[in-house]
Amino acid sequence: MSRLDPETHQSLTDMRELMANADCLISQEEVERALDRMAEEITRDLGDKLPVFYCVMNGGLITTGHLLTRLGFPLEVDYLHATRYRGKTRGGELFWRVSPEIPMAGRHVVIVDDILDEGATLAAILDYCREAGADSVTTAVLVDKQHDRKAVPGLKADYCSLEVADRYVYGFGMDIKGYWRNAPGIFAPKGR
Ligand SMILES: O=P(O)(O)OC[C@H]1O[C@H](OP(=O)(O)OP(=O)(O)O)[C@H](O)[C@@H]1O
Ligand code: HPA
Repeated sequence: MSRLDPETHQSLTDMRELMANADCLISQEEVERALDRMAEEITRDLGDKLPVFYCVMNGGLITTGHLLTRLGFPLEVDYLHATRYRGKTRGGELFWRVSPEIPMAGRHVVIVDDILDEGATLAAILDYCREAGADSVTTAVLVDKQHDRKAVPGLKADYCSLEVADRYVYGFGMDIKGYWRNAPGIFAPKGR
């Protein structure tokens, strides 16, 4: 048996229990269908525009990967890392860890992320893209959390067909205390 310090071991037990008792809000099959729809819409709108897709790390990683393999047209891929939760369940100030490398000027830009919660992250990224001179900016987000605390009232992603209730969710790229981004669906801790 490997030697784990008690803190790590406790955390392993907690994380396993959390998953064993989670509520599944959206199944993997539903996520897959939503990604199929998103891919069809994006293909219709951007299939002949040589767009650049920017994955918002870390949460956008899984959605970006699953989405891109559904797109049968030429495109470029880059990433940026802007974070405001940093392992916590409440968002704070936005911290830009990594800026994108492929220039946005004159390009059709697609921002891909996992969740639109309060929207401060997406709003700041949209400002960045416009200032960078993108020809068009569209947003593809896996899931929109339902509440009235959006940073910009009425803020919506251009492509998004899943909604979740106002609970802290995880899976399919979204973390809980840094873990379970790998969960194959969208979950919430039981009763919370
Ligand atoms: O709509 P908002 O309230 O701004 O929250 C949404 C953002 O929060 C999460 O990122 P996080 O800051 O947790 O960074 P991470 O992706 O590296 O975990 C998520 O991936 C979104 O980018
Ligand atoms: O509910 C959430 N879960 C995971 N990451 C998040 N980032 C914003 N909201 C959430």
